[in-house]
Amino acid sequence: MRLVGLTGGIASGKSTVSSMFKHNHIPVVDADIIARDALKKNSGGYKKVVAAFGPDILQDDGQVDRLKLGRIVFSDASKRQLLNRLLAPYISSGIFLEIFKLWIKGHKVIVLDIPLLFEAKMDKWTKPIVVVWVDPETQLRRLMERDNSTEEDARNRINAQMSLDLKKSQADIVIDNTGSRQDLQERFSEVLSQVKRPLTWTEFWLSRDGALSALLGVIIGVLAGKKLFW
Ligand SMILES: CC(C)(COP(=O)(O)OP(=O)(O)OC[C@H]1O[C@@H](n2cnc3c(N)ncnc32)[C@H](O)[C@@H]1O)[C@@H](O)C(=O)NCCC(=O)NCCS
Ligand SMILES: Nc1ncnc2c1ncn2[C@@H]1O[C@H](COP(=O)(O)OP(=O)(O)OP(=O)(O)O)[C@@H](O)[C@H]1O
Repeated sequence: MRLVGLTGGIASGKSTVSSMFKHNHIPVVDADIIARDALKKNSGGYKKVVAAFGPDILQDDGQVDRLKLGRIVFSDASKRQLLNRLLAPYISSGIFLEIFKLWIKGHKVIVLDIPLLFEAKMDKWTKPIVVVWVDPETQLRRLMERDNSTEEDARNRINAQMSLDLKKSQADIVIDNTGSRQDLQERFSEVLSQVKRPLTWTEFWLSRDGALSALLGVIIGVLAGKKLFW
């Protein structure tokens, strides 16, 4: 099994690249969706976060007001670390469960779209690591446009993450998404062929089919050994 790490900065284009993988029938585990589930009303993560941040972060319907919580944590590093610490076990177990479900189905290449791949030290589980990079001005502009946010809010969110240039320096594959969508599509086609190259032996043994082949080999070996000795 090949676990491809897909990361980058906020609004650098990870979800756009994720959709391209999905269109090419490569499954994607989306950490943002898992993190959202971890904060749903009455879930384990919800209870811990409400206990730590207080009922002020709730909407009238009892759900977490994500905009409000976002304003708090993206302007205060210690509160952000607290939120990360409370949700991390739910997010990592959610990611593991999704990978397991895809492994059982026999998928050999799985993309993990994890914005905080490096920050959460999950990069050691993924190879290759694809970083979607954009220049800082484009990132700020796209973020403000997409979220309809103020420059201050957008800058706070960008500054809450490890620098995009540092992520770029630790990547196996860089997708520069500063250009047009057409440019991105062209670069993606090159990346897709790299990601889909044949599995290495290690990756094969880690896949469901590889594990089943190994198990079958052991069973045959044991049976053959018994026949030889009896
Ligand atoms: C603070 C929250 C409620 C804000 O919700 P909101 O709907 O406004 O944003 P959303 O969840 O869609 O995240 C948008 C982007 O923000 C960035 N981001 C999210 N959480 C963090 C964080 N803790 N630190 C740095 N960047 C973050 C990511 O690039 C993400 O793609 C939410 O982001 C959250 O619960 N964050 C903590 C969980 C987490 O770490 N998520 C990232 C998954 S690895
Ligand atoms: N090449 C491009 N040209 C123009 N707009 C783009 C391009 N790539 C992405 N966008 C737009 O930029 C915004 C950010 O992209 P996207 O949502 O994919 O980023 P992201 O990295 O997934 O963000 P987040 O970290 O918040 O999840 C979106 O509005 C998207 O439609």
